Amino acid sequence: MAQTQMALDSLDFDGTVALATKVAPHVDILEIGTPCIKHNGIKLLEVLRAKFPNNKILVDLKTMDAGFYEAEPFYKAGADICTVLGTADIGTIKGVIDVANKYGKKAQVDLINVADKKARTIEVAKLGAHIIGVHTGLDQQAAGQTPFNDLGMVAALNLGVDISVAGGVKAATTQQVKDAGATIIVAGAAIYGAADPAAAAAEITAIAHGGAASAGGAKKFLPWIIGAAVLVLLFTLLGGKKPEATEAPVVEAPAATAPAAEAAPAPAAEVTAPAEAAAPAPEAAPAAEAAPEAAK
Ligand SMILES: O=C(CO)[C@H](O)[C@H](O)COP(=O)(O)O
Repeated sequence: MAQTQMALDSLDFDGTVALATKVAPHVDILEIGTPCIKHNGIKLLEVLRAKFPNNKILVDLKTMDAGFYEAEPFYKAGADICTVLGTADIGTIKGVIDVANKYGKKAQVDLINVADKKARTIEVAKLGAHIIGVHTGLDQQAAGQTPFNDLGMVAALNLGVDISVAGGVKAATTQQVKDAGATIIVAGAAIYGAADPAAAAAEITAIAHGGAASAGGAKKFLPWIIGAAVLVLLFTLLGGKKPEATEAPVVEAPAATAPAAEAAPAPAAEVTAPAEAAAPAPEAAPAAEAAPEAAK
């Protein structure tokens, strides 16, 4: 199973809270995006932490210096994950990992603009990074780039760390990135740009949770299946007579859909292509201005 993360990229405080209220039941992680946290500050984290106890919260600090010092207040205020740039000094990255460990939380190293992504990934995984962020930024998306090749390379390293993928991911590409090894699937524009953000989030989460939801559900019925098999074996050995098929406990197949999928209607959300979604132009993107409207 992969987790889903919704990137809240608006500048508008109330609009962000309202959008999070719609989307939170349908995703695992709420991300306070970089422009959003810079504009609104730690107060927004405190509000979201109090309102959404069932979601993890990632603060996309993209720290470049003073890792421990910069990230600590956010972990203290309830962040589960903070990000640090992979291009930062190794000491900065270590600082964020150390402070995450101090609070029992996680540090994500963002590979955006890292020249040698393979070498850096191996280096920071050894250092104890909890999550590697394979990330094609909004400006790179506008230039036509995607995170898919880098995701394949990082996943092939098999380092045993979580892999987050961000950069224009939408419902149509969720299965692809999940199959390629992403354990955290991030979507921003595909959700906040949709006519129905909750439905768009639910659709992505249903795909991301898909496989594991059915596998986990099936496990619940394992004792019944084993019991039925033992009964059949006993009757066969002792009586030489098989029980009628109806005597065995009836095992119903578990529902295959993830909770989030059940909670929302199947959407027909149109999502924009990465390059189209990328530009944070006021009317298209970060919900800055779109969110309050959408969030009513
Ligand atoms: O971190 C970001 C930009 O730096 C975005 O939040 C991230 O790319 C997800 O948004 P989208 O799905 O619209 O690309």
